[in-house]
Amino acid sequence: MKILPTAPQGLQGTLQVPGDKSISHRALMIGSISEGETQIENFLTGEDCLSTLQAFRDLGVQIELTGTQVTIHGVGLTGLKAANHPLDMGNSGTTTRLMMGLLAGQPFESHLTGDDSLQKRPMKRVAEPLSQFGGRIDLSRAGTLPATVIGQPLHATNYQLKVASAQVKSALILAALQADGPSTIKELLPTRDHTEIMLRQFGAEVETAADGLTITVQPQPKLRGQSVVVPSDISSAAFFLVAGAITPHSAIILTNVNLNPTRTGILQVLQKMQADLTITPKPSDGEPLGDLTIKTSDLAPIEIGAADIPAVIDELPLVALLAARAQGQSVIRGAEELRVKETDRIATVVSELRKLGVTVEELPDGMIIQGRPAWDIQDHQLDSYGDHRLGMMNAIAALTADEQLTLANEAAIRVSYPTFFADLDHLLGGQA
Ligand SMILES: O=C(O)C1=C[C@@H](OP(=O)(O)O)[C@@H](O)[C@H](O)C1
Ligand SMILES: C=C(OP(=O)(O)O)C(=O)O
Repeated sequence: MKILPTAPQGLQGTLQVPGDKSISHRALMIGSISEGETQIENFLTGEDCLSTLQAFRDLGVQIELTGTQVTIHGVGLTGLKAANHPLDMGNSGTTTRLMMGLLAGQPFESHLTGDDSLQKRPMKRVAEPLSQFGGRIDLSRAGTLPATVIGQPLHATNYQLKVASAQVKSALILAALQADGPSTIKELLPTRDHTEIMLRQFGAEVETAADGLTITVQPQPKLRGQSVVVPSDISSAAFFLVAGAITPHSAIILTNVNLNPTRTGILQVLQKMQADLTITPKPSDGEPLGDLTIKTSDLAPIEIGAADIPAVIDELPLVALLAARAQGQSVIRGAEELRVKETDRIATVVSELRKLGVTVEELPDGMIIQGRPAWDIQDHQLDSYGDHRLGMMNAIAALTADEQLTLANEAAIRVSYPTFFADLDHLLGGQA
């Protein structure tokens, strides 16, 4: 259990948060199936990315990790070797689903397992479309891990996604790379496109049509190892953007943050809520990036719906926290995907906000939140429930408490942000 710090004098300073989780996973995967060496700088050493790293070592890829620098000795699209034990996906949905797509076309069998939370998450959403490519994935009766991926020759397919999910899309792209002709994958709504961007950098032909939804993948590319600099993770920066906005006397600069438009929903939310936010784009020849300045803000309420969700999916707990400190009623709808994350993030966010005295109504696909100027603590023990993003949301909420709050199951934060409390301390500048 962790005693959470408060910030009576606000948060100040400049911070570069760690590398992006989604991009770190993809750099490991695409580097491993490329020929020659790939160098990754500013790699995220969160537990999720370490699960991906270990899985590729288990599949016979030599990978060195020193600090946040990774060297991969790529084995090419046909060089992976069967592991002699089940691959442990840990807590990581991204690792599991993307690897299912990649392993579906490999000439061997793989067994995938994960922690208790991951074993509850839906995997049919990947297994079903992969079967259209000729893939074979056996899941538990509930459609979850443990899974057996029985590698098969894959066929070119045109597939319309049934869920707005970058993980499912990316799994199908990785399968399509191994198919016997060009495939087309059509999304419901645009989702993060890091897989497409990185595959192009490594030499694959992956085209996104003008509609922003239709992706054509040419098979059997010769991927060439590259040098990748991972930008800072906007999903991690978001905790301090929200902290800066809701904590009195704050002014924070977050540098080199990834500003890929499929990820910047939290910036639009902050702008719509009239937060004091300045976005300064920086030149970049890869993923867009920039610096973000946030200051203590008077927040207006917000309403967001289904079309807004993909670009802010992992920040929705923070949107709820912003709403809890805005002047008036906010509504989040169309966010039923939250129910199948590390926890049911609608239920867990509602539970934690109620401990702070917030009036919040739970909806099947979101919540209605009544903003308030200060917390009215009902329960001093907050809980991550084993969900990294819930743990960090609670730590940010506690900054403005005038009583001491604690956090149970704080270790979950290491999944995506191992240095979170050290970075928070830096911005607290020695306050208790
Ligand atoms: O592709 C990715 O890296 C991710 C996609 C999202 O999941 P879904 O594809 O399930 O929406 C997101 O919630 C997750 O944290 C990372
Ligand atoms: C949902 C998340 O990750 P994953 O699906 O990879 O477990 C997340 O990081 O919030």
